[in-house]
Amino acid sequence: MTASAAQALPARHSAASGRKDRLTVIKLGGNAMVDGELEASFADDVVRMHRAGLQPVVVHGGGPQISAELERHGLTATFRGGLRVTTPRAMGVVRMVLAGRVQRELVGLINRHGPLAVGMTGEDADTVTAVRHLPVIEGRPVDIGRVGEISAVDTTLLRTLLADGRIPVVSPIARSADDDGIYNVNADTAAAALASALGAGELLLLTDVQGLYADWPDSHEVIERLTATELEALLPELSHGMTPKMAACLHAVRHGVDRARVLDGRVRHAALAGLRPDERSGTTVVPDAKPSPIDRMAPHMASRNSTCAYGPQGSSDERTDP
Ligand SMILES: Nc1ncnc2c1ncn2[C@@H]1O[C@H](COP(=O)(O)OP(=O)(O)O)[C@@H](O)[C@H]1O
Ligand SMILES: CC(=O)N[C@@H](CCC(=O)OP(=O)(O)O)C(=O)O
Repeated sequence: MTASAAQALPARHSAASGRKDRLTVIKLGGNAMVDGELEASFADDVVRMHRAGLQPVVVHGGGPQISAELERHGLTATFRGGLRVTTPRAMGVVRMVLAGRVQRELVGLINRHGPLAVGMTGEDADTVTAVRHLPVIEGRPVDIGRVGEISAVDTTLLRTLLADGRIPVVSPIARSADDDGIYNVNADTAAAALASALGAGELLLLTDVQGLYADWPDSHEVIERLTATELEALLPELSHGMTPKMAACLHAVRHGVDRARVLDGRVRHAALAGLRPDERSGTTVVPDAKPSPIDRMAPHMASRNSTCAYGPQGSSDERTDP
């Protein structure tokens, strides 16, 4: 990390600015955790944000790592609408990999810089509660096992940790409101839910592509910027991991987050660079423009936001790994 990258943090992210501007939720996807050096540079970025007066909250994924571990257990990884079909047995593997391995690695990397990171899952202090998620695929609700739809977020523990100068590192597992069990939650979905519940200014999603490609997989032309309404129109056409990821961006900007960005986590220090308002890499999602005074005088002419029910969006794609 260069000193100039740290200095490049925008002025509105100074410690003196309002709390919303300081709170940043950063999600590191499992696909972006391809080598130790990249993970270390991510940890370095998070610590630099913290030292610059921001309040970073890290949410991590681990999809490929879970799939590899399932395979070692002789289990096949299957996805519907970008979400893992999670049997009760697979749920044990999911929790072990996310909370026992991936989260521990990130906490260790951040804490090389000092006693900052505290690992937790959504189960802790009932931070994330979910009910069974039944995605609608080809017009019908489908049972994909222990996959949760977030029904409540309690930010008390997160705020306590932030007030104590810590960096929470959250695994996307929720307490179940239906029974005594737990639910697997897509990490992008969890990050967006935490960002909106905390009233974060920014949501950064680090993945293994340069952003949302307009014509994937045929072209790598990145869509630079989308309003909430533009993204909503695109969502039904998306597939695989991009469905929950872009649905998460939409939820965030429709629920108070100023900006949600999908960035290439394979690039070193992508998180820090992603905070710069003039940074043009990746895909940036912004809320719809507020109606102008003229629109307010003629409401029938104003463009309207449709309501956004939260939760990972089901789509008709199906994928089996490897
Ligand atoms: N329109 C698209 N633009 C970019 N990537 C896409 C698109 N549609 C599907 N993908 C796939 O989504 C993947 C990212 O989602 P995912 O695998 O869940 O990543 P992560 O682990 O970072 O959450 C990409 O690697 C790519 O294969
Ligand atoms: C329900 C569901 O699909 N959960 C995800 C949780 C991890 C995740 O989201 O990891 P990435 O961000 O690396 O994809 C899974 O089991 O893979």
